[in-house]
Amino acid sequence: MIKIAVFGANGRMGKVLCEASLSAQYAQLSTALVRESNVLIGQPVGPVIGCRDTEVAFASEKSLNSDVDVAIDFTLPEGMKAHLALAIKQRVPMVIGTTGLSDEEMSTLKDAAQYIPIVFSRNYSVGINLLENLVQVAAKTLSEDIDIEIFEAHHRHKIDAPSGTALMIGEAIAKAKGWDHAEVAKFDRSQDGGEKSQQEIGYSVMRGGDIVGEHTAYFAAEGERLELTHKASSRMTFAKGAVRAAAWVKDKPNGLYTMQDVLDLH
Ligand SMILES: NC(=O)C1=CN([C@@H]2O[C@H](COP(=O)(O)OP(=O)(O)OC[C@H]3O[C@@H](n4cnc5c(N)ncnc54)[C@H](OP(=O)(O)O)[C@@H]3O)[C@@H](O)[C@H]2O)C=CC1
Ligand SMILES: O=C(O)C1=N[C@H](C(=O)O)C[C@H](O)C1
Repeated sequence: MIKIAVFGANGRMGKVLCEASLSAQYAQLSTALVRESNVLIGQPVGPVIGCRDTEVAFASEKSLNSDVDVAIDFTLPEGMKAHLALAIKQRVPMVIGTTGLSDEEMSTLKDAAQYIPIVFSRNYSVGINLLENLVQVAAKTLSEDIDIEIFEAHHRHKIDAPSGTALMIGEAIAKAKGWDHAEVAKFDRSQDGGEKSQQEIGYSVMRGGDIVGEHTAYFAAEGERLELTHKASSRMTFAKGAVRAAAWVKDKPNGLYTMQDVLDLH
């Protein structure tokens, strides 16, 4: 039985991660962590997450200790950095799904992996991780006369854009093409004149309502167009993937791993 701590347990993903930890046969929710100032501290988790009976109550994130096997973080970049420091202090492995990380925050995460094993993925669904491989096949196969664009749609509360997943797909395509993603990523065309370059990955973003997460990679040529789409309709998809990653990373050596490693998709 793997003992899981969930950081940001009152968030949209945090609640579903608690539920997924409680319902997995091989896992248990050991502690549901929130910020030190949160009024939920001491309250039972069950009514808040709408889940079956559990003894677990919300606790301060500062109370993380080495009794837990793995800590899961789907919060915001600032929170993730603080949670990494707490996990390193207690030598607790981590599964991280927080997106919108800056280069500096990404290097903090990489440094942390010298001290604890960490799985980091911008999407924990099986479908997206398969899509990451499929777009690379498409990018290599459809090499002539192709325009590549990525579209993503999410709920109105999402803060970062484009989504971490859209960037993950774009980076995979750039790698398959032998391009530097930073050079070919096109986030804004409003100031451009002239035709688009074919050595370019264009991003477009929609925000609205309760969309859980949709991503399409377009490979458009003269006369045909390939569209590879993934639609997530439940946050439980991501949460189940994260709990699976937690079980996988528990006894791994220190280092940075991805969901591709967990799923053995390389
Ligand atoms: N990799 C994946 O598969 C997926 C990743 N995500 C990512 O997960 C993250 C969370 O998304 P979502 O649950 O919708 O967001 P929410 O806004 O619902 O939740 C954010 C949580 O993070 C906590 N938090 C924010 N800042 C801090 C901080 N500085 N210190 C401690 N805790 C903090 C919040 O606590 P408080 O309420 O106190 O502010 C809250 O519990 C996003 O980055 C999103 O992109 C989402 C889905 C799937
Ligand atoms: O914020 C979200 O909701 C999601 N974020 C992740 C991302 O930025 O790609 C994953 C998923 O699409 C949902």
